[in-house]
Amino acid sequence: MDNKCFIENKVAIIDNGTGYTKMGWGGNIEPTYDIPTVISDNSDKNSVQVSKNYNEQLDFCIGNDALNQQVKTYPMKSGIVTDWTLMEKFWQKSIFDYLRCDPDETTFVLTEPPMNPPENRENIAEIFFETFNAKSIYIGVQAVLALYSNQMHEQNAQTGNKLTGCVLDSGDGVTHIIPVSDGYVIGSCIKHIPLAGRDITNFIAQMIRDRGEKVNNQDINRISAEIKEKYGYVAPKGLLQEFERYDKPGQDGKPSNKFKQYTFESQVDKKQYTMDVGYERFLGPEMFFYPEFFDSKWRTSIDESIDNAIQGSPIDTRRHLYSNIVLSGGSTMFEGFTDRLQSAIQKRVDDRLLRYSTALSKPQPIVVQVAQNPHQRFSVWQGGSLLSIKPGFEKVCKSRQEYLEYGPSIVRQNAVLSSGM
Ligand SMILES: Nc1ncnc2c1ncn2[C@@H]1O[C@H](COP(=O)(O)OP(=O)(O)OP(=O)(O)O)[C@@H](O)[C@H]1O
Repeated sequence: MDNKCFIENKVAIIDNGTGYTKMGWGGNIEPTYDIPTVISDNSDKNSVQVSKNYNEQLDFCIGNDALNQQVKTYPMKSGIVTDWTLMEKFWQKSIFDYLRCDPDETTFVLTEPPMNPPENRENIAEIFFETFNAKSIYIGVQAVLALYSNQMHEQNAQTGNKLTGCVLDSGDGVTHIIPVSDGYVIGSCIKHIPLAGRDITNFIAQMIRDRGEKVNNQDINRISAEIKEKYGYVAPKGLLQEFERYDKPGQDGKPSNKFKQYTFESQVDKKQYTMDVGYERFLGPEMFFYPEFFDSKWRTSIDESIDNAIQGSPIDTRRHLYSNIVLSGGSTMFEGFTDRLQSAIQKRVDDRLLRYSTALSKPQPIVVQVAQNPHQRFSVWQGGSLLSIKPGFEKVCKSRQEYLEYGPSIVRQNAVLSSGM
């Protein structure tokens, strides 16, 4: 492959998540690649070979190729990089094998979780400027990028909330609630919830095992994730009513149509198997609202955590935060999730206002609005993509020259996105 294959002078957006890495080019609406953030590395652990010779056989692979290997490592945990050597190799493959770009000519938008230690940001700068010789980089806070993408989304553009909103970001390995006011993360009010997509997948896998389905160990995680994504939903009215809907036969006397039949091919013997899918359809996602299913020590539901985060924020931001609750990440995509969340938070807010009401004064109602974005699985990535095509974007990036002049500390301070940008 020669250098003609390189796309020059473009902005590459790389959103590394605990479970999946989304990457592609600025200006696009969705990432070109969405691959597992996993690496199988049989090479010398300490050597990162940066080479423009794309035919060179490197002794490691990433993404779906790595998933099929026996030895594999996830270099991120709960949204944070835990193994920088492997992460560097993961980026190497991402840049040269997937994006196929020349880093000297490319600006990279990378993402970070809220309250990422500044040392981690410096590590990113060091790797991108020293190992890859990148032209320039911008490291965006995931929640702010999600809010930015939502703001730009036509349907929500009229809200007037600009870069103020409360982001619920739930992916594969971590769930965060992040209030943001005018582009600034209100750090003291961030809530971390120890429950995300991978836990729901594991819960479904356990239910499948407990009822004695014959599923091979090699298949169980894949099919549990597929069942979750395909059939999972949040019960509109809560658990008891939902159990009844399964247990009552239909009007024609046939068993409830809530049960589904799921067919999959085993990776072990390549044969097709079929099994019933039932209560796990809603019991998995319900863990957000009844977290004690998952961990008896964790009893704060997601609506209560969001309410607490907003109540802890400065008083003059609260109405705006309630009116712009933004969902981001794959685990917010369950059918019925938005409506259930909105009504649960609205009820908490209304009950509180009622308690403060007296015969003489009634507080003004507070409107809770949970915004929906058809691209919410990719909203962080999309925020980076939209930002990269805005006039003035270069001004918030850090260039290689600046890095060489001042060192890694240039990325300690993150340029705050103003709502006008
Ligand atoms: N339609 C869907 N319904 C429910 N869950 C889904 C759906 N599509 C994807 N998921 C789940 O979303 C998770 C991946 O989401 P995402 O890519 O946002 O996570 P991530 O960025 O890798 O993780 P994190 O944000 O925790 O670092 C997986 O657990 C996946 O099974």
